[in-house]
Amino acid sequence: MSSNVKHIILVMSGKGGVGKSTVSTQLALGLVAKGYRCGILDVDLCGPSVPFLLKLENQEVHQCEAGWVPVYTDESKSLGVLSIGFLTKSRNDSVVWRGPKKTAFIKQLLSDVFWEDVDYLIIDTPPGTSDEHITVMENIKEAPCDGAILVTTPQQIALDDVRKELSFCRKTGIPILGIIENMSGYVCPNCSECTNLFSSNGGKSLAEHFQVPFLGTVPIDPRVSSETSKYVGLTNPESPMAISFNSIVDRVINPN
Ligand SMILES: Nc1ncnc2c1ncn2[C@@H]1O[C@H](COP(=O)(O)OP(=O)(O)OP(=O)(O)O)[C@@H](O)[C@H]1O
Ligand code: SF4
Repeated sequence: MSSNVKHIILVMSGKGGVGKSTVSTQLALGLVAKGYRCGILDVDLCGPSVPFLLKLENQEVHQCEAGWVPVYTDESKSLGVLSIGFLTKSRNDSVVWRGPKKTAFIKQLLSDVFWEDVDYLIIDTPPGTSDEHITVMENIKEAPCDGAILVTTPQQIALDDVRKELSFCRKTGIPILGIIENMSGYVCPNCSECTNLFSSNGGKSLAEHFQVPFLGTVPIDPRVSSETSKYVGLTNPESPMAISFNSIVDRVINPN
């Protein structure tokens, strides 16, 4: 890992589709909005969605003497992204690799990217707990890893899967920065009333039970899909989603 990275945060989820990549990108954009320089390393080899979410599809990764150069979202280089999505032909191309090839590639992603003075590097990991996670954990031991954020949704099955993530983090010695409950209630686009579609407070109860921080809830907001390339806190500052993310970003910057 490049010595220019000050903080590393892993974003994990027990199952796919709960919004892990959305949280990773919004977190990075939120940190950038507060003046930090960030990077996102998308190691979700089978479903790299960060280039799509940041509208960076079809960009190419270049190499310099120091390693792979991330794709930057703007000229000021405040947010750099490295994802296998830049190396496959299309978003729908699947990576069919055996374990050793995946492990070698992840090691390369962790060691060969030239990050330029990054305050926060967000690592978007695959869903579940897999060999890829073990490879990441083993290869950031010497790096300044703050810990993992676990993303879940309110449904019982997603909450059950988060228990496995918690136990995985504890076994591998990764500190848990906290739990985020995404898609927690639906915000009506007309009157902004938030309706809980599933059970509520599951993420918070889980955090209390395991004595880890609860970072907050994020509601379902239909506008997020079309606006994810921008920080919701800047596009709709009054929206419930923006309010949620602003306080989550603050808790990540000031964990105590
Ligand atoms: N709070 C939200 N409100 C509305 N849509 C959301 C929200 N969070 C995520 N989504 C949408 O849900 C879909 C899945 O989100 P995302 O890709 O972030 O999940 P993921 O957990 O990273 O999935 P995978 O691990 O399978 O890649 C996306 O279309 C995203 O725009
Ligand atoms: S939440 Fe309010 S605006 Fe939205 S559908 Fe219900 S009553 Fe109508």
